[in-house]
Amino acid sequence: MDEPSAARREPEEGPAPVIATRGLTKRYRGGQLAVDGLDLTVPAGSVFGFLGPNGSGKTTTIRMLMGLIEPTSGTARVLGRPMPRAGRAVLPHVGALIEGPALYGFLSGRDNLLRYDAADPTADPRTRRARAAAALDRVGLTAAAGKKARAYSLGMKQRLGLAAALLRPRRLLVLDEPTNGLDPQGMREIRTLIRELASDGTTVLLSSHLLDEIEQVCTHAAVMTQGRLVTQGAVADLAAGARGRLVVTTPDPGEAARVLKEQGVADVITDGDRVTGEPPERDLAEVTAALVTAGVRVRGLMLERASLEDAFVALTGEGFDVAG
Ligand SMILES: Nc1ncnc2c1ncn2[C@@H]1O[C@H](COP(=O)(O)OP(=O)(O)OP(=O)(O)O)[C@@H](O)[C@H]1O
Repeated sequence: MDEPSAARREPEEGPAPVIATRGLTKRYRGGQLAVDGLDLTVPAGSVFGFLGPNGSGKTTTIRMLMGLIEPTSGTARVLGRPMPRAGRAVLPHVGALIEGPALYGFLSGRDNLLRYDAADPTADPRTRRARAAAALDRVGLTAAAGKKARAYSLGMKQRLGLAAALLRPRRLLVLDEPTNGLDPQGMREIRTLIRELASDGTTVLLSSHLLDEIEQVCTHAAVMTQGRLVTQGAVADLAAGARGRLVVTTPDPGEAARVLKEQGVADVITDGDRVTGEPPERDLAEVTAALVTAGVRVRGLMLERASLEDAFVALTGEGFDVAG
């Protein structure tokens, strides 16, 4: 394994990362270790999926990155500057949508945006309406701009939250579970929007517990479990790095599992008449022969293609809650 060194930058790494944390750790007052020694690197221009089951520490990490809470130890740099210390300089370049947008239901979408804009001391009031109109247009809410926010669907509310994050040009967008609670159509709309934003060169950090979401929109990903980073890198490499599963279908699963283990198959899991495991180094013909010699009745033996999900489950040792 290549140990990344702080002192040495590989030539292929390109421009400085937009987010870089070293040993970032958060222990809450109650003693809960929510984030444990995180070394996260988000390359410039990436759509970076921050993936992990509920409670794995994603929101806590994002809150530290945004300077909303202090780390217990370690460092976080955003746009090359230390957080939370450089918050005043950094945050104007960062649009964030964390835990759903805070909206006034009795105000129209447009008026909500005007309020957001007015809360930004650096925003010129003379161009406020134009900024709000442009942001509404960006997220496809122009037609609904005069409608009260409480009449918006959840997807429209999320889009309005994104519009608020887009009131000024941003170098980084941080979106915490932006599709949470949305129906498939709403999810598609948000994903399309994220792709559009990224195509302009904005770096996007997108937290999600949905694997297919990451696979669909992200160029890079990091996987968290129980406060620790399991892996990070280009999505294509993560999926390619995972090996498929060997799947044996048999009416004799117990005996098959035993033989597979003997044959050097790791992580053998029995589920009904399906016995799966990591494909061994040796020729599958030998594995098949061993099964047959042991009297295992084999209905099928195949290699299933690895999905990103396989990679992540293999890495985290746990399944993903995909209930949305
Ligand atoms: N304010 C807090 N005080 C104490 N513990 C907390 C606090 N916020 C979060 N935690 C705990 O820290 C751990 C990580 O939570 P966090 O919200 O960062 O995870 P997450 O990956 O974002 O999950 P989710 O998607 O459910 O928000 C959890 O065990 C959670 O219960």
